[in-house]
Amino acid sequence: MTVMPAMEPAPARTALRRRYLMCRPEHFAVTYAINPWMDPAAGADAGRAVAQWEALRNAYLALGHEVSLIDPVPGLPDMVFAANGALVVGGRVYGARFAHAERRAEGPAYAAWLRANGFADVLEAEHTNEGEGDFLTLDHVILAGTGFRTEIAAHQEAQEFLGRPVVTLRLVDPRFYHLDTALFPLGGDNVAYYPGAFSPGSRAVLERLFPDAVLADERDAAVLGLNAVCDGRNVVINAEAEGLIGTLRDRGYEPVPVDLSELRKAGGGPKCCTLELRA
Ligand SMILES: CN(C)C(=N)NCCC[C@H](N)C(=O)O
Repeated sequence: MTVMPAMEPAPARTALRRRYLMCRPEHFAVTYAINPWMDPAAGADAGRAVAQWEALRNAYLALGHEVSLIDPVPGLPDMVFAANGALVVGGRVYGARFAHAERRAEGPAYAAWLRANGFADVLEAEHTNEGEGDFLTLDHVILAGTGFRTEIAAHQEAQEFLGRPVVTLRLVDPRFYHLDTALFPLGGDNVAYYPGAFSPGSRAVLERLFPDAVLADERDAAVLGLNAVCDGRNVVINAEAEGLIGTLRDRGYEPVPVDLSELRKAGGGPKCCTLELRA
């Protein structure tokens, strides 16, 4: 008779209350193409985008998180992607400087909101960076993407301003043009990621830093399943990422599936719509 080894039970996970900033997609549209997901000829439905976004906001509220809102600006259809607007760590704001002219006015709009809402220490970045789209904060380190949007010089600028170690990761697949399309933090000390989005050297760095990471496959990455938001226990994630949702459940997390298919037409998912305000 073969004796099967006992399965380790998944550890209990603890949720921490978060503060998020979001922007209702009232002016959402796909009128230009700055990433491979965007097709202006196919367009997008702003009404449907608003309904899906409302459901995302309600999911955060139901989980007990605080959600602040910034007014959308006409003519800035991508402003719904609040994560790109800044990086806020320890109450300090590293301001975004967008790579594409179409989005450039969003940086000052987010910086103005943050200043008006108690975040006095705002650095206007010298180097191109797209906020939390390319900077993901864990307890002891900030992971920073480069290759498509954010410059390595911005990684150094953010490290100096925030006083946290910043680890550069190189993205190599244009579908995953921001770090938060390919990786998300699972609480403060672990991550989930899609290895195929990274250069060989960056994959080796991730393996060394996170030997216990959750790995996603291309199917889950291709529905922006890695563009997820975890509060330590709950993971707000695109519903189509079925394989990853199952793995997260096996690892003791509580997936909260959402439908953001309309916003994906611009290349965004739950995380893109969510800027975390860390006091
Ligand atoms: C990771 N985050 C925040 C995002 N991926 N944001 C979506 C940005 C979409 C926009 N059309 C753009 O291409 O900039």
